[in-house]
Amino acid sequence: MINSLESSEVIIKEIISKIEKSSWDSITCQETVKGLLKVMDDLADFRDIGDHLYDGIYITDGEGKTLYVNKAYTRITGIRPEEVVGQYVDDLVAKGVYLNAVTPEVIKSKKRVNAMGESLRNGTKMLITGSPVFDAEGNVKKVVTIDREITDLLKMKSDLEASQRKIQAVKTDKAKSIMEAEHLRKSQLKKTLIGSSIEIQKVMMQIQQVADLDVTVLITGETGSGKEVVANEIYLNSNRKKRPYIKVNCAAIPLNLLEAELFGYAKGAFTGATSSGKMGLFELADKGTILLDEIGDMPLELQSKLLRVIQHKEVTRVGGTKPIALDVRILSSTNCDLKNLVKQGRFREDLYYRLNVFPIHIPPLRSRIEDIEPLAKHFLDIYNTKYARNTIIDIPGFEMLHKYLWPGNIRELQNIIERLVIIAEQKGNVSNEQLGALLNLNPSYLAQPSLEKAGLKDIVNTVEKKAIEEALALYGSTRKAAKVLMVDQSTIVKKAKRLGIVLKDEKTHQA
Ligand SMILES: Nc1ncnc2c1ncn2[C@@H]1O[C@H](COP(=O)(O)OP(=O)(O)OP(=O)(O)O)[C@@H](O)[C@H]1O
Repeated sequence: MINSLESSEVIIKEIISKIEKSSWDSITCQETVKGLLKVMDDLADFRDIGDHLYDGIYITDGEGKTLYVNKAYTRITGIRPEEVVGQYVDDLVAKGVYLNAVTPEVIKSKKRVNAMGESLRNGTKMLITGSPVFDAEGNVKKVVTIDREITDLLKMKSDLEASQRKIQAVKTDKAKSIMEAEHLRKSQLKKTLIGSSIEIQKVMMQIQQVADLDVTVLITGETGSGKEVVANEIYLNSNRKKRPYIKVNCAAIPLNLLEAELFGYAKGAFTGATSSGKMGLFELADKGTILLDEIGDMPLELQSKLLRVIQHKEVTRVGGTKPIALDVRILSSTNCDLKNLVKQGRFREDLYYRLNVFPIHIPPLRSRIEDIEPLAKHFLDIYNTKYARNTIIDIPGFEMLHKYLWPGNIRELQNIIERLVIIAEQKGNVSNEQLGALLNLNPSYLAQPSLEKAGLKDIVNTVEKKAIEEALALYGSTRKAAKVLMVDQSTIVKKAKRLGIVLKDEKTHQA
């Protein structure tokens, strides 16, 4: 028995042939045969429809005996009709054709049952839905099970998951690139603020810490040490960077004008005042940042007014009565010892604390000599480009720069490098004589060994070493250096060896 539908057809054909051979009158006979042929037709149609369905159909009777499977079922499971039709599902499970089956469960529960399955033959994954068909008494007379292949669906799902993972990866990449951009932004900071010493790295870290916070910052350091550069970096890295940035040098504006410059004046405030009045620098800096450079030079009366601006976040113009609300971030800088000024009664203590919420101190260049070489190279790049030169400083040259005390700090280094580039030959090294001559303009600023830190032997060694290095740097050879220092050339060579002076190019020195 291939399929119970086909067997029904066989039975009907047999009945027809029996009817035709029977003694029934021809009209009854014809009618019955016509009816049976119609049933056969319907059965054929049913089989056709079943075979054209994309999902697998598995029909059993109420006992679980397999009546019909369509072509799609064979396609999906690899099980042919002749293997299962006429057999009970329980037996097929026992034989190992199926691992488990929904039909017995449907018969038992009289309810629709859903399950996921996998063909043991070809591994196809299926969504299986078995539904009961009831007779008039409510007994299960058939179970129709639909097997829907979901391998494609699962593949689609895994493809979807893969693309979701890709999208996630892109999102993560985007987050990563944002982080990288941030990192780049921070490293840009290092590019403007040249230096590799621990001291300057600490300053860079402090800038990063405070830039985005709206607190007041007091930047201290000797003249030319980079206070304005640090203030600029704070502004550029803050969330006010697209807002105004006003710099005021409190020492450069005549005292009688400073108040009106800073706070503005109302119309008719004084003779000569414009009729409409004038905005002060604080008002111009509204929503942005103001840098009060040389804050130590601000007169006491103005200090009180500045304190009010900070405390009440408003300014009253000179000669005015109406306060104007302000939102300004205040950075200030000084090379004075403000604390000392406070002690002397020249700077208001309350203002000092208001300005000094976050202090940044820039150490002088002489105490961070690791920064001299990168800074000098940075300025060489700038001025070589500006003057179309190719000036290089060699190792003895840098050694000279290291020994200098740099009272004018980085500004002085910058000026010296610019002058070097200007006076150097069109190409090549700057001569050490030229460099020495420039630095010797301030001989008292050449570093001396400190008596407290060194013993006599060390002091003698340091002085000897310095003298030999300088003579070598200035005169270029051990012979000339020996002559200048009034000793034998062999003494210079021996001492150089003992003192760790590298005679970089013996040939050059002995020429
Ligand atoms: N770390 C640095 N990297 C690169 N250039 C720097 C650095 N520090 C300072 N400079 C340069 O040195 C010069 C002096 O710096 P700046 O004007 O910021 O010093 P300052 O402390 O504000 O001086 P002053 O107290 O005289 O106002 C400027 O040309 C500045 O660009």
